[in-house]
Amino acid sequence: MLNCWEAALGAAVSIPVFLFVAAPYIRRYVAGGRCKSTARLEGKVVIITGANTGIGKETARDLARRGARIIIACRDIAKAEAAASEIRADTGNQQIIVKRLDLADTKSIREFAEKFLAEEKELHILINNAGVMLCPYSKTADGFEMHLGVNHLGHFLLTFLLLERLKQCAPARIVNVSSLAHHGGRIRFHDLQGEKSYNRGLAYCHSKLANVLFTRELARRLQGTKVTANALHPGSVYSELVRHSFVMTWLWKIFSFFLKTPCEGAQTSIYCAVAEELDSVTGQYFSDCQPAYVSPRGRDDETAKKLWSVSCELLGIQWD
Ligand SMILES: NC(=O)C1=CN([C@@H]2O[C@H](COP(=O)(O)OP(=O)(O)OC[C@H]3O[C@@H](n4cnc5c(N)ncnc54)[C@H](OP(=O)(O)O)[C@@H]3O)[C@@H](O)[C@H]2O)C=CC1
Ligand SMILES: CC1=C(/C=C/C(C)=C/C=C/C(C)=C/C=O)C(C)(C)CCC1
Repeated sequence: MLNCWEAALGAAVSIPVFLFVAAPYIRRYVAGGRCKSTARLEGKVVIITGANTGIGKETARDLARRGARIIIACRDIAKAEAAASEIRADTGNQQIIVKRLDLADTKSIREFAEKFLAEEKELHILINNAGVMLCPYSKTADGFEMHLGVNHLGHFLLTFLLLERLKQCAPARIVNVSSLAHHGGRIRFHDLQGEKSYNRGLAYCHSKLANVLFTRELARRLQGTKVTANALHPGSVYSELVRHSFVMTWLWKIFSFFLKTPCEGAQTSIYCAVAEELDSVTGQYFSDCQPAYVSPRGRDDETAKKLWSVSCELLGIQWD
């Protein structure tokens, strides 16, 4: 019979040995799917929102390696310039351009689009990547609840302003970075700005459901234009997304081994942006570079249509 000390000693030796042996397998599992496409993007123009850090930056780095002209659309020019310099040095691609875009301010979105359309002739890929999560209750410059305003309405307006150029340059792609968190979301039309009740985790989920519904309705409206729109979940990624939560920041640090790196997290965005087999695939939702399950609420066409018209009303635009 083993006594307590022998059992404890056995565990103290065998657990680290097991972890050491299993570590590469755990990492390979956590890393998830890789984009295997070798597509080149010379002559293609790409906009990536929130590309100064995290998943967006790694998406920009990969597409830069493929030869694309990349517009890094960010709210903080200093951070964006630092990321652009790093990507230029790393890839040798000098066509990495920084432009200011604050998705929490429709004036900034309109200024960005106006400048972009005046300065650039083409646009082939729009990656709506920027996002916020777990923000304490706050509002954008236009009075929208922050998650809804940045994650959904900001990208909705940006896409509206750039769509004509995408159509002119077709085949073109719109890639919306959503999340598995959309499963927990619902579109609370009676309280879209969270003024009656607010939970910051749920507010994120609602905005990510809005991303899925927007993609679905956009794809339906773009049938026959050779502009596709797909949404995706990047995986659970070790990035700055958790910055607004002290607890999540520490959990993310402690369990970082079990989270994707930003480069691993960028794979599905890259896949949706370049994979040849997706040339005519639209309105779909991907995770780990393959089609993934969408929640029933994310497949509700009536809600998608209503969200579309309410978003137009809130933004004061007419998008038929
Ligand atoms: N990390 C994860 O586990 C998951 C991430 N996602 C999604 O992936 C996307 C990228 O997130 P991730 O890289 O992880 O997070 P990061 O926080 O690392 O990056 C988010 C980016 O969005 C930018 N951003 C935030 N607010 C605004 C704004 N008002 N205007 C312009 N840009 C803004 C940030 O800019 P700045 O640096 O200036 O703040 C930053 O560049 C998000 O849409 C997120 O919801 C989905 C599922 C899981
Ligand atoms: C359960 C659990 C974890 C996993 C959290 C996950 C998987 C979060 C996913 C967040 C998403 C999808 C955010 C963006 O949209 C940790 C922190 C690793 C360790 C502690 C226990």
